[in-house]
Amino acid sequence: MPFSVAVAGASGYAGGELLRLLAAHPEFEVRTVTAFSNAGSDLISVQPHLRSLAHLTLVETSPEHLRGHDVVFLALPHGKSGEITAHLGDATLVVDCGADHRLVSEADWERFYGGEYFGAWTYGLPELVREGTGPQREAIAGSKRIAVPGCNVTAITLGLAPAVRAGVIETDDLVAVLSVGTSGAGKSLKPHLLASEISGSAAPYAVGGVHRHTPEIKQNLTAAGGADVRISFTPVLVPMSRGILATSTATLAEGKTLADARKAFEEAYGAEPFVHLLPEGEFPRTAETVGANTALVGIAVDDDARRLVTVTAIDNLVKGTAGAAIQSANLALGLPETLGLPLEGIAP
Ligand SMILES: NC(=O)C1=CN([C@@H]2O[C@H](COP(=O)(O)OP(=O)(O)OC[C@H]3O[C@@H](n4cnc5c(N)ncnc54)[C@H](OP(=O)(O)O)[C@@H]3O)[C@@H](O)[C@H]2O)C=CC1
Ligand SMILES: CC(=O)N[C@@H](CCC(=O)OP(=O)(O)O)C(=O)O
Repeated sequence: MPFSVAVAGASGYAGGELLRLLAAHPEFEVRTVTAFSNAGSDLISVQPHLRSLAHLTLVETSPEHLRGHDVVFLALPHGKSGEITAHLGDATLVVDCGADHRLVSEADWERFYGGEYFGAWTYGLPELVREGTGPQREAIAGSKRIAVPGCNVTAITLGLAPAVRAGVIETDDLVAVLSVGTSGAGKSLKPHLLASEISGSAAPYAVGGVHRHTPEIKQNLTAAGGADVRISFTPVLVPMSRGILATSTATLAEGKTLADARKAFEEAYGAEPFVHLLPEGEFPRTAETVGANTALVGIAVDDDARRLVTVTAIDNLVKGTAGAAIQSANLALGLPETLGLPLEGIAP
């Protein structure tokens, strides 16, 4: 018997990508899809690319509709997941794609999000290397409550954590600049995302340390062993629908070389199914990850600047959200971690 699944926020981008992947997953059967303004509509009228789920109708996002499933995926605006989970039973696996349960510090939540703090859940980045313990997947196995990372956070964390854990870089002057695709901003109408505003233009946002992902990045790199982690992070919206390209740089620790850095990344990712270190001198393009649950990492050393430079590409909707959610659900339920998740992208 497949696990019975509900997806809340099924009319949005993250919800739509969850459904695309779940439709091809052999152990999950989507029984319930919920929405807000689109409740009452046929799913196919809102997500016309999901033909095999055409029999489903979007219902209101309420505890009554979400209760009683084996697995509930939440792809709701920030603040909405916390409200609803209290009404779901402990037996249900709940995987939240929003931010409500990512931060362990209530003070950080207050500063960057505000509103009621709902507490941290098991963090859904299986490949996160942690100081003194195994990767985060060990914490996910058997968990009933999982918080999926922010997509920018995933790209930066995967590009820096192995070097932090191995002591290859200093952690008090990290810099990350990201090119990010428009789907990260969700499906609702926003004037700055109109085609005539964004086509042919690159636009920075949340400049100057104010992006709400900043404390989450620090949280991860501290877990990886970083002391006094400081990071200047600047996202730049670029005209592509999917993808994140994170260029992260850090001062090399005294005496460390590119060979030390490569060894750290090889040790961290050599056995990972979805995170791949590229050969020396090669760097990823976002196009190579579109539709796939992969993260591609290329690294170099800038000898003049004495800085490690890492470039990480992901599809924000797959490894950055829906793929990570399903990968974590697989682990939590004791299924093979890679089940139903594509390694192959779409090209061109
Ligand atoms: N897009 C991305 O790359 C990523 C998104 N996420 C997270 O996933 C979550 C969903 O994001 P995304 O899919 O992009 O957003 P969208 O705006 O595309 O979708 C939002 C979904 O939430 C529903 N919704 C809107 N308002 C409410 C409300 N007041 N109460 C309940 N439901 C509501 C919408 O329903 P309706 O359409 O019917 O109004 C829709 O189904 C967010 O928390 C986001 O941070 C995480 C990582 C990456
Ligand atoms: C282009 C764009 O706006 N991207 C979003 C990505 C948000 C995201 O996906 O993460 P959350 O789940 O934390 O919202 C941003 O940078 O805020």
